[in-house]
Amino acid sequence: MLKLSIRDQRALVGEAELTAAIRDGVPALQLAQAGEERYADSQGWLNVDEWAGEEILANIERIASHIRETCDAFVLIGVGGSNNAARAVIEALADGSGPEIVYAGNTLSANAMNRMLKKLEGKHFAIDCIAKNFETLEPGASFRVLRRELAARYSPEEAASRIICTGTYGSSLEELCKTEGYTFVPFPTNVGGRYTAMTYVGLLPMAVAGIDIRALVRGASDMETALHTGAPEDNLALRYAVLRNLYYQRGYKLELLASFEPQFRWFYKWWVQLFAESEGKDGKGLFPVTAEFSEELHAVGQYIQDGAPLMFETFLDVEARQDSLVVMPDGKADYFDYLNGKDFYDINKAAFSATVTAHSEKLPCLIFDVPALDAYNFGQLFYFFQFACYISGSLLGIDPFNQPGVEAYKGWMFKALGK
Ligand SMILES: O=P(O)(O)OC[C@H]1O[C@H](O)[C@H](O)[C@@H](O)[C@@H]1O
Repeated sequence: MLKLSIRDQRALVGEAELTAAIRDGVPALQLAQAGEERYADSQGWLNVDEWAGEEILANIERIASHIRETCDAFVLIGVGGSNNAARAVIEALADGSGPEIVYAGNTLSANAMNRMLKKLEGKHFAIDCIAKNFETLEPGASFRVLRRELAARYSPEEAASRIICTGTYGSSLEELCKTEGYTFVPFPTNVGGRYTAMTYVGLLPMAVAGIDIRALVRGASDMETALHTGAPEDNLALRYAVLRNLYYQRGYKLELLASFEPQFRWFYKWWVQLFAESEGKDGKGLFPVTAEFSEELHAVGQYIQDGAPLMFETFLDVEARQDSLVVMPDGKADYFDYLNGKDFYDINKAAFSATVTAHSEKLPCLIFDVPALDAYNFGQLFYFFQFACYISGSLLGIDPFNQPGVEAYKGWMFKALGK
């Protein structure tokens, strides 16, 4: 199970203050546990079973295994919440046994689009257009390009059989599926994009890539149970939500999520969207940023240690020794003999401990102990951060489920494009 510890040599928030703030946060926890009427159209993720029950998982596995048998490549068309969770897990864990996963619908760059199409040359492929409202420009434009690509290569029936759409019931996307004979699976109307990891949106592409989605869902369910039971003072999501709000009140305006495992690279994107869209509103909110250590210690490390005190840091520290590579001597005088016989696992851990010691002299450091980097723990992390984000947003006094600010640029863009 995920654990949380604090390293802060200046003890910015004392034990008594934290205990009192957690006590004050109990009503927010209880509201989140019960679910709130005012957010009824956004809480389909609270009970993992609602969109990841047996029937749905079996259907996902059936569709995925057909794609795995008939395709060399699979194109995930989606942006933001319609892409980030699946990509986070696929890029971290996929073993390459399934079709190559290609991403589209997340860019308007002609260069990136052409590179994407190039990856499909000479390959049999299928596409999944994932779009909640099917008005977003990037997935809509990519879907059209890829439909034409399929039509150029296959008979109309074969092309249609290679198209899946993940859309809401009653949407124009569902209508298109009915008319054209594409496979349709539901994008939950009661789950916002960034909360859809454990629904068709996240799970279908993961299953195509060979991820153990049952383990992922089990991890999420176990986390759901843990966060919905037990004493509030032991509730990890409440503790984390309270801490980040206390730091915010003390003037820290950024939360830096960091890890020494580059496998988290795409998970960062998911996490950034979750917190940025959920909390950045009404002139408030911590700005979520990320850093991939140890590499970025040699870049932003300087700023973290000595720059303006803008941020506190949250680490994801993976406990399990899942890989091993020992540094052996080669008889050359390179002055790295102090590494002889040492495993990269231990070298990486030494760098992590040293970093926390140095950074915690200047800023508060929160450390999540992640037992292992596998599907089960990704499930735990998804549910944990979603639930914590809900509580954190409530403590901040904003609606954690809408994103009205995103519309501002869209109005101007659609005007420019003559929509
Ligand atoms: O699935 P879609 O409706 O295309 O939405 C994809 C994404 O784009 C929007 O602009 C929203 O800001 C995101 O919350 C959403 O996840």
